[in-house]
Amino acid sequence: MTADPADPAVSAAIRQMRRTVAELHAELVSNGLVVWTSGNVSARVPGTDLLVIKPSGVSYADLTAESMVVCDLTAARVAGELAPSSDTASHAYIYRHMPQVGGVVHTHSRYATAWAARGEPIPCVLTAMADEFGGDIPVGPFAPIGGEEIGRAVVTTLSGHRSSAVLLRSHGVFTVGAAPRDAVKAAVMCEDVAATVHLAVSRGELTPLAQDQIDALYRRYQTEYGQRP
Ligand SMILES: O=C(CO)[C@@H](O)[C@H](O)COP(=O)(O)O
Repeated sequence: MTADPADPAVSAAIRQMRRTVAELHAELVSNGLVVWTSGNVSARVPGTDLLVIKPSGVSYADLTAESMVVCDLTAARVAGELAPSSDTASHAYIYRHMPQVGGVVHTHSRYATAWAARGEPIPCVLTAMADEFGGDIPVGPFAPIGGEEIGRAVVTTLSGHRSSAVLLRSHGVFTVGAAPRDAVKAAVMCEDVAATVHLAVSRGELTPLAQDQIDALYRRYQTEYGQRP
């Protein structure tokens, strides 16, 4: 649906998402996933063809709800004073092609990006990986920054995959989630398992979990774990 930001319901939804996205950027910092101004979080404004994303190149300490930028799904800015993230067109591409996705995160978190630098998927050798990612964390191709090529690489790599994270070759991590907080969680978990598997592989060969073990772990975590109504 084409949303009118002047519509009171749309404007309330945008206000809420600006707050959420600003708060989630602080989570990238507190979880040690970003340095300086690298990385970004976006959220789809539910029920609209709009997204909220951080402004480009602004210090995390200076990010506020008001400084967040609202764009449509062609990446055109519709509200906000500052230029949007350089990855906006790629986030928009992901929202256009993955209707189930409500949030997207990009980081250069250290261990996961080391796997991306090697162009190696992270093998599923941990229950935490089976739980969250349902298998290996895949690697996508290198793509130039600034247009929608990164988004296309993310969508292509994740299609037919359970993983909510992709390592972009020689670049970093993109994660997706039903809600923006889910995408942030996936980015945190991705870095955690990337570090652990890095330590493990440095001591010798790894044995991946069997597919039936992965399937059972994934099903339990996705359908039973935690508090359920
Ligand atoms: O690596 C990239 C570009 O893909 C980004 O993470 C930048 O490092 C941050 O860009 P802005 O979101 O500030 O434009």
